[in-house]
Amino acid sequence: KPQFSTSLPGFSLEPFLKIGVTLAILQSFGIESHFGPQFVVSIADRDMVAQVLRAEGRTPQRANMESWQEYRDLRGRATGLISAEGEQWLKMRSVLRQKVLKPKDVAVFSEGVNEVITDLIKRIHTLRSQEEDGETVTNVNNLFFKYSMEGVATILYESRLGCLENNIPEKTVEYIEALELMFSMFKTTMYAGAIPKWLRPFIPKPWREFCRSWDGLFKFSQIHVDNKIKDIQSQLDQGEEVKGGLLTYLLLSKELTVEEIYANMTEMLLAGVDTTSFTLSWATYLLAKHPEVQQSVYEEIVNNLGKDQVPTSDDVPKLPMIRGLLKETLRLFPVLPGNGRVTQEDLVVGGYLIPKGVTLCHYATSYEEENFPMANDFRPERWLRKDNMDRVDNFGSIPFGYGIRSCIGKRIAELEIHLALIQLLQNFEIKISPKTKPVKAKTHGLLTPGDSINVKFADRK
Ligand code: HEM
Repeated sequence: KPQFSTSLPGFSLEPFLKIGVTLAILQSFGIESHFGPQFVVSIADRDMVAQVLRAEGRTPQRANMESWQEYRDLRGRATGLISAEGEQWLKMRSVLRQKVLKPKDVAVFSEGVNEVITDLIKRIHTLRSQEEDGETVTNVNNLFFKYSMEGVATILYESRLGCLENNIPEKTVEYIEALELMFSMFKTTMYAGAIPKWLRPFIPKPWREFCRSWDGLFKFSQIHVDNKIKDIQSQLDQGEEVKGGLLTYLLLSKELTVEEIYANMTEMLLAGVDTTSFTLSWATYLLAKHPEVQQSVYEEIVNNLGKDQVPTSDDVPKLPMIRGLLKETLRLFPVLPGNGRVTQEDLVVGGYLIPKGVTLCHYATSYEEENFPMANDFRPERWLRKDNMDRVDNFGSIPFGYGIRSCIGKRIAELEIHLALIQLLQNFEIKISPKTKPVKAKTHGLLTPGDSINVKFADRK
């Protein structure tokens, strides 16, 4: 019965480990475990991760999605990109990838995202004025949750929710509360699928909550999609030319059914809020803790963009430190610390026969000294080497996954995070405050800040 322990902050594999791990697999960083009834081999060695991902066919299959599928069958709902498999997934991926997968596709969202950032900055002014020192903002996690939700909704629904307003409209308050509840319930209920069906009559709560949170998520998206359908119809009725973004395109092109659009909007909203907000929270925390790094990122902004110029996506390539900052934040705190695959065939990896279920533990991989010297240190400049910056095939850190089934929202997330960080640094010096506590990461499916992050946003002189 081998023991396994890791010094990664807040990360422990022990609960997942089971007796029967073979020594050979353990020696090569692969670990056998069970997720409920499922048998899984975990791989963290960079070259083996690369081998698994490079062997993927045309429709890679994500592991542990049975409970998502079961909910959709129960309610007669369609699957979205995260939960779909096979040809159904390929069809939707081909439609959506044309609209959001390249930096130039998302460049059109810069203006909308910048409007949300203006509100974010106003909100920071309001929040810090409520503190004694006039500078500290407590629980930036909550602030960035609202920013991320507003940002992604602007892109997905082409409408504003008002999450960052001082007096949030009552209806939006209900939505935010419902969504916060749903996201928090979702985390605790994501293991619903790990509980065998025969146990549900005895432990009914996780499955019931799981369905309830999905009901809420679908309802929320449906309201916004239906509003857009009404808008488009009234424009058509008045003989106007209909122009719009992603949702308008999807509704007009009819490449996806309306049910598929509901499902994809629901799953993209789910995938696009916590991921972006945790990453921004960590980036802010790391900048406050490392003023020397912050100074060099700030100087790069001032020298290449100026103190006041509002950035667009075209400016980001001029600011390699901002890109390095995001990459380094995600290396240290990848929101999805692991990633499951059901491989199409049994694979021989590193000389061992690996059966179909595989978990790729990129959180562990990204702390390997061999891949990243002084791996525990926060060093955005390590990404400045030209060969490092754009190498998605550098399997040492793949926070967005790799290949045809990787994150479809990567460019959206980058846009929202890069533009927000640039403007935050143009406006504020982010500093530790007496209220800043040491914050470790914790995992419950996602890797999240284990405590509230409190930092000062001091005016730039
Ligand atoms: C920092 C932010 C984000 C991170 C770190 C992240 C990470 C990931 C990862 C690791 C995957 C799994 C990839 C794989 O299986 O190989 C994924 C999938 C996905 N992400 Fe993201 N994500 C982020 C933001 C977003 C945003 C903003 C959206 C939507 C607007 C989004 C939508 C999706 C979708 C739909 C999938 C499923 C893709 C498919 O199966 O074809 N993500 N993401």
